[in-house]
Amino acid sequence: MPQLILSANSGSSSLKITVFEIESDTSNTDGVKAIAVSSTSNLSSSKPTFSLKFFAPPASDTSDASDASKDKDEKATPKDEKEEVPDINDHKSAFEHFLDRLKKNGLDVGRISHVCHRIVHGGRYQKPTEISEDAMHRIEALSSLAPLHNGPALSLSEACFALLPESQSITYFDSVFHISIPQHISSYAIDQKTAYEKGLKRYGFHGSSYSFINRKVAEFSGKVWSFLQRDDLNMLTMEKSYDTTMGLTPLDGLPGATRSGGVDPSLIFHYTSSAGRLDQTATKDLHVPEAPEHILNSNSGWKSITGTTNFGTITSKRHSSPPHALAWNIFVDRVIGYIGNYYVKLGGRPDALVFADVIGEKSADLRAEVVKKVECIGFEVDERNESAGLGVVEWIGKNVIVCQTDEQLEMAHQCAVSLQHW
Ligand SMILES: Nc1ncnc2c1ncn2[C@@H]1O[C@H](COP(=O)(O)OP(=O)(O)O)[C@@H](O)[C@H]1O
Ligand SMILES: CC(=O)OP(=O)(O)O
Ligand SMILES: [Mg+2]
Repeated sequence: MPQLILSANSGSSSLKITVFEIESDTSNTDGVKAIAVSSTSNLSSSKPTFSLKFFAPPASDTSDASDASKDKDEKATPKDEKEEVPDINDHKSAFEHFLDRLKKNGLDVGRISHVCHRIVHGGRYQKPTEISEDAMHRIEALSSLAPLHNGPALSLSEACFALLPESQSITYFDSVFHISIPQHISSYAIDQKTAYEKGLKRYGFHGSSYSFINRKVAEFSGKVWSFLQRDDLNMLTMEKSYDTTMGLTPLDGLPGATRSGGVDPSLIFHYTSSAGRLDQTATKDLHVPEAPEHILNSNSGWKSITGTTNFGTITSKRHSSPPHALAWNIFVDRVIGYIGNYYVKLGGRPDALVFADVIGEKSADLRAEVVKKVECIGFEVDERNESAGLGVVEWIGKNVIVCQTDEQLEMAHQCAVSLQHW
């Protein structure tokens, strides 16, 4: 029976996991085939929703004792699920729930040979690595640079050691994709000795997503693509990352559900009335730098302006509610600002503007508004293409593409390609 690869994507508000079978059919360029996909969304709210969908019955010889009394037919036909699960309160409990549901549906988790973990911040790591105790400590030390991501992802690795002891855990760092960014773009204009010693530079994230988009758009068109967008923006030249909107941490760049996006760095000292007069004692009392970092990461963004973290709600209420209109307009303004910036850096010759990830894929309204505002530099959406059924990569107008990105698939693909290495 083929081995299974589990790919876990710990996002800031979600946990997405796909189960892949290693593919023997060499015409499949991914090298793996999805057999089940699960998503736990709204993890930052009190009502996480869990879903599980099987693409193929999990051929299995499970001997899970707790399932022994179950009706054979019930095990043989896995049921798709979608439900609110109040017991899930973090990424780790979402993972445990997922494994439990896999077993209940008759999948033999002993077949899982590799688990791919998306780790957002890899610091100085230059390639994927097997999770050892040493690696866990190094990744843990980077947690303050990706407070919504690294810690939750590590809790999954720990759960794997306990619950899937026969499997090998491998980390895929978001930041690795961006090591090609030229030094003058990844550097901040600060003392360079301190910058080097403390690793203070722009890292960039969502690397597996960009890697997938890059691969699929090239497969689709046979061309090298050079202009990308998702819930952060990235610019590619010659298939490599050249610039990106996130920085030392994922806070920089576009605003998000609870994140402010880029602000004047001095804003943190002026956010509270007393913070503008900081001296040593006031700094201690305010727990600087933790307090502002928490405010900007967890209590800002759309949630702070509108009360919702859902961009779909902002979209639908933007014509009737001033706060929603403000959140929408800020977002559109920052997006087109980055597009203009990258357009110039590409010498006015981008191959395409690619919309991807949840907002880029699902929000036709956002695509229409953004593209209308950048029509002056040669982009256009064709309404007829917008209403057509979307494949993984589709043209939706002049120089505009939508790509259904899949970070889990990209990690599993890279794992399958280098299996002999692991
Ligand atoms: N129909 C939709 N239209 C626009 N945005 C959406 C829609 N559905 C979900 N979203 C946005 O996608 C975000 C979730 O993105 P996702 O990649 O699943 O999670 P994470 O925040 O963990 O990266 C939510 O914050 C929500 O604002
Ligand atoms: C880096 C980052 O913000 O990731 P996500 O959008 O998945 O939370
Ligand atoms: Mg995400």
